[in-house]
Amino acid sequence: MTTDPTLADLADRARADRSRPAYGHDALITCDRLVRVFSADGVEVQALQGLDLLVRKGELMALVGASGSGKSTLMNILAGLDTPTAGAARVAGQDLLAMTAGDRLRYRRDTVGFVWQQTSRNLLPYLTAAQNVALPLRLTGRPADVRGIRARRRARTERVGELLDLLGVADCRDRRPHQMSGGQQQRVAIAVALVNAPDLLLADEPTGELDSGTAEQIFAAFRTANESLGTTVVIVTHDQAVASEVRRTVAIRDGRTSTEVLRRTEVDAATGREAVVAREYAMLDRAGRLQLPADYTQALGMRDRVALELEPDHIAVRPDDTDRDTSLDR
Ligand SMILES: Nc1ncnc2c1ncn2[C@@H]1O[C@H](COP(=O)(O)OP(=O)(O)OP(=O)(O)O)[C@@H](O)[C@H]1O
Repeated sequence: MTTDPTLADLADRARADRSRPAYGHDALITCDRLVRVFSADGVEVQALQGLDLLVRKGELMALVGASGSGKSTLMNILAGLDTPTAGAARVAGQDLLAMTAGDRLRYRRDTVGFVWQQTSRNLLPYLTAAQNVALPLRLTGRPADVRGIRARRRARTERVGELLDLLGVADCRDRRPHQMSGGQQQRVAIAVALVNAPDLLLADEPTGELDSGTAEQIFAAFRTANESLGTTVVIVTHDQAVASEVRRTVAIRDGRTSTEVLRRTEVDAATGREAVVAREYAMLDRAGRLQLPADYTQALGMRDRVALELEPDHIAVRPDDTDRDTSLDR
């Protein structure tokens, strides 16, 4: 049984709320009730409907979801290419709703790198791999701490060489995109996206145009970027193989984050063998709203209303059986 809170209880609660750290205070990406509405020909489409997402610095994670669920809309916002209609979005301490055109340009140049699905969209066709990777450095006059044109050019060549080497495409340095395979082009594209040392690397279906063997190499390149350079990586993918290789996969449904799968490596105490254990979680928003996976609710015929019971260590959610009870009463 619950009793009504006293005034002193309410004052204590308000004090506790004020001293609690703000939502996402320690995250690299914070999306808080993010909304994006598109209007076309008088019709409104709510692509994002109050999406919450936190991504910690150094994570490598995948975003999945049915076609039209809002993945690309979210990626375009995080890339600084589109602005949300409402809510809050912060990346590396920058407020994506309050940026001037100049802030946005600097954000795209310094904070975030992007790899698109279409290999042709990532690279300039008339430049070699090395020239493509060097371009963002030239446009930003980097490395800024090296004095003298020649010394700077040498430093650039060195950085480009290191990145192509790290991503396993050093042999492509003097080739133009049409002289490389799709997989090589995507690895060079990752080097272009990384060359200005962004905090965040975003990739929208980067393996969509590639066969599974090549897709594996591309995924390995993202893992290398994450592990060797500490870059936070968010990949939108339909590729189940990619989604099952990352530690965290977040599913988007109808413009909201719905469930997420976390994978941990566990060691069997008896055999000493390592195994990856995956567990599915539902998202609980700050108002306490929970979205149950459609396959769970369908399996138990749950609709409109469910029965809840608070147990000492869990909450039971059962199909609504009031109709049956009432018919028994009659
Ligand atoms: N510029 C736009 N104008 C109008 N509607 C848009 C626009 N961009 C996206 N939408 C709509 O917003 C919704 C979400 O689209 P979005 O491209 O983000 O989905 P997605 O999950 O990336 O899909 P896919 O996997 O097919 O790429 C869809 O209903 C789409 O039609």
